[in-house]
Amino acid sequence: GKQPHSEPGCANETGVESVESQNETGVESQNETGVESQNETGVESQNETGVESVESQNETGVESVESQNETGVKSVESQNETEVESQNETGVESQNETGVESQNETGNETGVESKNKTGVESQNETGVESVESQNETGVESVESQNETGVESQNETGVESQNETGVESQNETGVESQNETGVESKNKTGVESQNETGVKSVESQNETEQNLGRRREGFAGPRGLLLLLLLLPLLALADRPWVQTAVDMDNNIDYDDDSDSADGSLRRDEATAVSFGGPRGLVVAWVEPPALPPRLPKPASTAAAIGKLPALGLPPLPLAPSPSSNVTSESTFTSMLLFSLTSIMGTVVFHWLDYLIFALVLLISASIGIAYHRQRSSKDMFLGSRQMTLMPVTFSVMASFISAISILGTTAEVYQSGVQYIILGFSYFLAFPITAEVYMPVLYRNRVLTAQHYLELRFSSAVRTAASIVFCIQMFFYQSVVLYAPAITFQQVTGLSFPLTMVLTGVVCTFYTALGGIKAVMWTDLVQMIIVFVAFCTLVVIATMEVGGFQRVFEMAAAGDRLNFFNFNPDPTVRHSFWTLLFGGTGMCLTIYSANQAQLQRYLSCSTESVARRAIYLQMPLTFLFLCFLCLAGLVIYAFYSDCDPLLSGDIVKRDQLLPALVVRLFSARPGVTGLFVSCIFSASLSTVSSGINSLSSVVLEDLIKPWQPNLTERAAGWAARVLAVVLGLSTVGIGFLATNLPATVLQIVLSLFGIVGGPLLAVFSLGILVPWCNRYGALTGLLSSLATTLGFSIAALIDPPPPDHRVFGTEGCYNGTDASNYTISTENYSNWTVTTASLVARQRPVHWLSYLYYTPLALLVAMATGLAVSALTGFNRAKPTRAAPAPNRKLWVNSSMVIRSCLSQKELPRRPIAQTAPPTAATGRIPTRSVTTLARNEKKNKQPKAADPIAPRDEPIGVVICLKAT
Ligand SMILES: O=C(O)CCCC[C@@H]1SC[C@@H]2NC(=O)N[C@@H]21
Repeated sequence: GKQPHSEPGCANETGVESVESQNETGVESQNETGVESQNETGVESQNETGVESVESQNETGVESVESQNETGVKSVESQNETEVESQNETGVESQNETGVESQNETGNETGVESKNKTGVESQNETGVESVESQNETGVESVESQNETGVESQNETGVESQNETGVESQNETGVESQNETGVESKNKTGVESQNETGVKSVESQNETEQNLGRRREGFAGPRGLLLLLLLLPLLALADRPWVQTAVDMDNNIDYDDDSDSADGSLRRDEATAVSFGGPRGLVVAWVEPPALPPRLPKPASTAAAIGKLPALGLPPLPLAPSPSSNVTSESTFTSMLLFSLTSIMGTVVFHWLDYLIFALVLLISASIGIAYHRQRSSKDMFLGSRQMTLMPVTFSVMASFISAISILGTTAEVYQSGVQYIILGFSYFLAFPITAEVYMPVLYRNRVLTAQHYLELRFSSAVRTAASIVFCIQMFFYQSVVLYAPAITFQQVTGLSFPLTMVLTGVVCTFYTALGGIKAVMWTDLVQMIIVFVAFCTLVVIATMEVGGFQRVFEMAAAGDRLNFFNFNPDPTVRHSFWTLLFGGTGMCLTIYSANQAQLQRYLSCSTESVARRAIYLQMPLTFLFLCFLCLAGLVIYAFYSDCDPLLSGDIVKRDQLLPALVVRLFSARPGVTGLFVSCIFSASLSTVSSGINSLSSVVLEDLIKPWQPNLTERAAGWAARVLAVVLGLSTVGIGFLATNLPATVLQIVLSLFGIVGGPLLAVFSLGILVPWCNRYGALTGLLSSLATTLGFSIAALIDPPPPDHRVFGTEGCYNGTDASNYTISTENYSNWTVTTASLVARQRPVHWLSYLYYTPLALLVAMATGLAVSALTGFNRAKPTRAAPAPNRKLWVNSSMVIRSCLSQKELPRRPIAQTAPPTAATGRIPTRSVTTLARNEKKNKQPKAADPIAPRDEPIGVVICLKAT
């Protein structure tokens, strides 16, 4: 290993860190006299001056924390200058940005306790305690306290050490606290606290701070914003993935004799490479503890979590050394594996896995080749409007189910329980609204892109503004979509992170550029079937491996993961029944009603009815898939309920939970991991290809063509291809920046849909639902809602809400080589949700608004500002025309339920739409011809030729939603 180590004798940047703790008498754990900790390697954590202790309070003092229970109450605490304080001369310190917490004197007795996002916590009656963790050698020592207060080092006696003599703090961080309170937390999140409740986090060395801050402080919308804000800088700055490669190379230095006598990987290195995730992938990589394979859980562990029998799982297979692979295979395979090994670092894939994976790649590429004859931009973007039900159905489904949903949803359920399934209920609101309200308006106006409608309805300025906003949204979305499978691949196959990103990007750029949307939709169909079948099969097998459905649900119940309904109406609760249902509906509408990638699919249908049926058909399938995702999350929990893999260092991001489980369960079974990787890869390919195609369509149709109206169809077809290549490869480039996003990919992306997609939905809604809104109102609505959602997310970035996940298990994590060395008691960790309401010292501020409510917020703001500005500028005086379609007046006239949209055929004249080119293409202006004039003119128009696939049938001008009461 060439990872940074702490040097002997110093505690500080190099990573050693020493926690300390003090008690009433002021002791603390490191001081001049000396605590010190060292392990075999002689490292020791403090120096004479006593260590070090970081601390992080701000001027006002402390910090505040909090915690919350199921009801959403959260207990905060906080101290001010007078109270604070956890540091004294010798000492330590406390909280950090991640929000931890600390209590002051007044809080002690009341028993506060602390939970943080990462979760673990422990406490004993007397209080001292210190967890501690691993050192360089990978040993880890937990420690624990008993009533009399064991513990970990200092004069007063605290101290903790393990067999190897390591002491309580090291890079991975520990923490400790006593009655008076210090406490500390590290990257892995362990923290401890005692009855009196004090706790304070303390911080680790630089790298830990980075990681912790990113993981906790920049979660969700904050992570996204961070990316947005840092983008220009990151583009210029040192790129972390370069460092990653270097780090990995260093660790996979097969020829380095220092690694092992035979040149093979050392055991801890192999573990880190295979399961530790992309080293250096996050800027703040901290050497993961090299845990030995887990042994069967001890009976006591099973008993602690509900008297369930121990599993007796096979030990974690280590990544084989290259040499062992080579000798065990045939010559050809050996050569192949050897070359793959040199690229990939470590091979845990069987040849069967490669075969399955190669087949998936081949299928996608050949569909692209089969459809290479697309000529015009309409072929490329709308499939000549000839698409049929099956490809459209699966493509609508596939376009926004990527590795993000698969990895993110499973991680979400593992962390916070199964309540996320309520999001599925929102499908039954959002999809009918899409099918009956939004889709028909766009379809009937035969627009080329979704934003084209905005020009027809409002103005070219609104179209351009919305197009730019859409491009920003999709660029960032695509980058995360590319990033998600890369972390999986790195974990499962050892395939290097940059290589995976490039491979995914290049493959889908290839077939998208070649075959346009037809290729994209047909590959979507194939890929979605692969995803569905592979994932569901995998979940069922994994469930059996873990002990069956009953066991999974029992474990989930014991771990408080069967929390279906949380009716807390507080809008700042991240996930509740209401945020998931109504916020989820808004979020789904941004995807399915106002996103070019989806609208393009509706527009490519041969008839409106095909589009509608496709939306309804994919609804139960998408819901079913969500159920499987949630079940997979519970299976992960059942497997890891006794030892959270992030806390143990097996993974570095929660998104790696599912891949880690697959490796644990199936790496010895040829074919299964191949199936899983193909599933993740297919899900990502289908989404990225849809994204690339929709981005090129918007750039070409909405941003280039208005300036180049004379572009021939053939030239436009080539431009579409070139754009697909350029945009596809740029997405790969931006994808590398996503490596800096530490929150779960799902929350980042759903936040993005709210922050950026919400305002887009709002402007479409103004056009379709608000007849009085004019172009000024629309532009104002778009920009003001965007400013609002951005403002909320920036505020949440600066002052993040507290974490709300459930307790993670640690009692099964052990250090050492035998199962008897379990030292953390489950009891200490099971009390996470107990909080005292009286300790809630802080009202939840409005900017902690659930990220799922960003879309409803955008709608509200856009409606209010859009209408106000429209009123000030004379409302919308334009009559409905082809170029300026009528909004749905009846929606407001008739307050009955919207059942379905229909054309108000009596009111509007009919004429062949295809023959009336949007005047805006030539003039850039909105025509204001009256309906009467158009009706007169239309009689002179010829009917379109039957052979022209693009030419529509006679259709009425404009669209009016017809409200029918049930
Ligand atoms: O997977 C992604 O790329 C992004 C997340 C998109 C979430 C939507 S919500 C409806 C549908 N169901 C899912 O499970 N994911 C998508």
